[in-house]
Amino acid sequence: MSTRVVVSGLFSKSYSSLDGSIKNKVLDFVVKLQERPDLTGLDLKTPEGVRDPRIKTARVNDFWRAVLIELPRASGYVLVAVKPHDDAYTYAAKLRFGVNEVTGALDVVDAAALNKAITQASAVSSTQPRRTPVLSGIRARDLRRFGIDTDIAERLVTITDEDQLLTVAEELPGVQGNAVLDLAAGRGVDEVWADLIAEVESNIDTGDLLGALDRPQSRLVFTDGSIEELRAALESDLKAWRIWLHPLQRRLAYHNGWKGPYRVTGGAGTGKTVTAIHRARHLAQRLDEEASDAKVLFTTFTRNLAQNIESQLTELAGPELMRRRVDVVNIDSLAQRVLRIGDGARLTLRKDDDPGVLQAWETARAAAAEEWDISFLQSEWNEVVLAQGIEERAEYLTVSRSGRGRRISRLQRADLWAVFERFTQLLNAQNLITFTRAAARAATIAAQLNPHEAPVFDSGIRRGALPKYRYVVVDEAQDLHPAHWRLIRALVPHDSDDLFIVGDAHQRIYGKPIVLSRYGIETRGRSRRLTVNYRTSREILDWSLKVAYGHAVDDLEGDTESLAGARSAFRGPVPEARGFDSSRQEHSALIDKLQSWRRDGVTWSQMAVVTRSNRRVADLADTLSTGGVPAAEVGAGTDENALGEVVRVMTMHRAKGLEYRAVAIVGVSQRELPPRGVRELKEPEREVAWARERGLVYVAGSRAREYLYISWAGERSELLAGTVIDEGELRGGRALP
Ligand SMILES: Nc1ncnc2c1ncn2[C@@H]1O[C@H](COP(=O)(O)OP(=O)(O)OP(=O)(O)O)[C@@H](O)[C@H]1O
Repeated sequence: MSTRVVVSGLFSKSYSSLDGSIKNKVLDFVVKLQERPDLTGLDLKTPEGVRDPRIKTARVNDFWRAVLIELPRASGYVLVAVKPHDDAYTYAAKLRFGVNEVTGALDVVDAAALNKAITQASAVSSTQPRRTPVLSGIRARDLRRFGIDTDIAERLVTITDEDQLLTVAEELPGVQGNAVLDLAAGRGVDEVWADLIAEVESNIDTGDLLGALDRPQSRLVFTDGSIEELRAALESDLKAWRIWLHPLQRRLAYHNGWKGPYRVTGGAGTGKTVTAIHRARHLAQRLDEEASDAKVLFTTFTRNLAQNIESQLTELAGPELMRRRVDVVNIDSLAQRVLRIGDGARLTLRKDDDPGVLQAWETARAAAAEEWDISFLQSEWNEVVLAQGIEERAEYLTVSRSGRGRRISRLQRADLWAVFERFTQLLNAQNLITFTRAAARAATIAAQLNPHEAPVFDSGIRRGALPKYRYVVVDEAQDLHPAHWRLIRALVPHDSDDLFIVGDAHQRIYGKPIVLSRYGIETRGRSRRLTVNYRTSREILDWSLKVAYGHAVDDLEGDTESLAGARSAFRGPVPEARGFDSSRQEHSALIDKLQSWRRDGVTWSQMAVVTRSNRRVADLADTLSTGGVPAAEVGAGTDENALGEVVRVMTMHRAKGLEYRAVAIVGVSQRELPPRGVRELKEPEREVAWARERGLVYVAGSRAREYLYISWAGERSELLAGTVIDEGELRGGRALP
């Protein structure tokens, strides 16, 4: 039988700094260890001076040695580090491990690094006698609940410098470090405990290493006899999201048996998509185990994002499971598929602001008794007729229009219905359909052709031709229209774990606030919020939060939600904002900025230039290329993986869900953001449209991992208020006065 090889969370620290050829050697080493640990070539030995004889080092090659912990009866090893020969011995001598008596986790600690961090933090704090500790209000005994040693806990609560506290948190084992970060972000002890630990067994056996390994708090990954998972993990440079989920992410992704739909919210970069991807794999595996004939549907808003998710999910789940069990498709393409099956028609989808669509409204309203505004007609059509799936005049005459602001009489309704009918006929005659109408029609078809009932022929359409979905996972839920929700609801039967929905209303850039329960999706009592931002530095997070600051949004269930408690685990440069007199100056400074990022080691493909207007994108890409910066436009169907080493130029809408090391947002001027059409809107449309514009800036800024640059020509946009002190300077990282 092969030996179990387990990788400790500490391992990524030494592994990520190795170069490629050594990484290959590490993989060979792990294979040998797993297959034949008795092989003398491995030179497994217990170095002198270690705290526990189970701490070993082994030979990777002449120069590199691995540091390991031996599991009971030599049944396996925990891989902790790979270091140059002498360093490996020094490191092994300082290593500590054990089963935490409070959390039950197998904690592995680099005691030298931890001591150094805590000594330095205490020293810095002693020079700041007047400063309040970062964890003010938290007692040492609160920290004990997370398994933190008493002496460390007592020192942690006195640290006054946030950076120092975060450095210590990085050296603490998984759950302990996460708890300190969450508490430092101002979250309550009970709330953090519920996220990270939730329940502990009453009698933890601290001698049972193997039992501890199985607890998610241990932050370990193991191969369990198969080298494949570990190989994949090592080959993808230990992409953390694949392996070390936050305990709350893990619990959500791998839970079995919710009585209905589950909803996960959280600010930008908190790992909602990652959690959804793990969830989809888990559900797909479950279908396989049950030998079911159904599939998992993973849907999201944009096509680019669906492509992106598909490749990540394939990376995690493997191509076979994907092929058998998962469909990843953006919601409008899904609607189109259903429409084809149902109506057999091949209609071309058009946006609401398409000239052909606007012309159809113009013609349709000309014959009306009253003079209706096109923006009113569109919103009435989208938010009442299509949202509620109204197909008949009689239904429209009596339907509730709550939340629409303006009252209209029965006579006016009749007049409006005639306009809607003419509008639809005009589009039909040209084989056109709006996106929302396509979704509404698809929802009706899906409800009629229930894919979960036995196949029958019904007016020429084969019931059962629709794909059969047992589970649906939805990303970017905040942007879906009620018609999309009705479509989703119709495609998946009411059952346990039927829907897993993730979204962030602050990032709403298409839809309007909705209440899911109105569409048969009841998530009350079944929802959680993620707060740890894994993508962006604290400086960029602060900036993004200020854009969204004070703008409470809905939580998809009619309650409000804020971004309070959001925190990031790492620091970076402060975002930069600069105003110019002309676009020419703005562009030339942009080229300088991109080149300076390049000199800092950011590759072209790790940079994105984002702007509000679609028309600007192609010009910008040209300007950059002419200025010596290779750049390409990212459009609706662009496969980013095929673009190669070029800067990505795209609209803010397109940037949704993506991420880059460095992001430049350009054209953030009063003239361009919000665009004139939005500035000229009247209430109630105006408020919703402005919220979307704010959402766009929040989305754009929160795409950046390390570097963020914002620029404009002329007056800067009002949407930057609160993020900029004066032109040229940003107040990253500090609270507003
Ligand atoms: N547990 C984790 N450990 C390390 N990295 C993680 C973890 N979870 C997520 N990440 C990383 O954080 C980044 C953001 O994750 P993800 O895209 O899932 O966030 P999101 O909440 O969907 O963001 P947004 O709403 O802004 O699109 C990604 O690079 C992801 O790989």
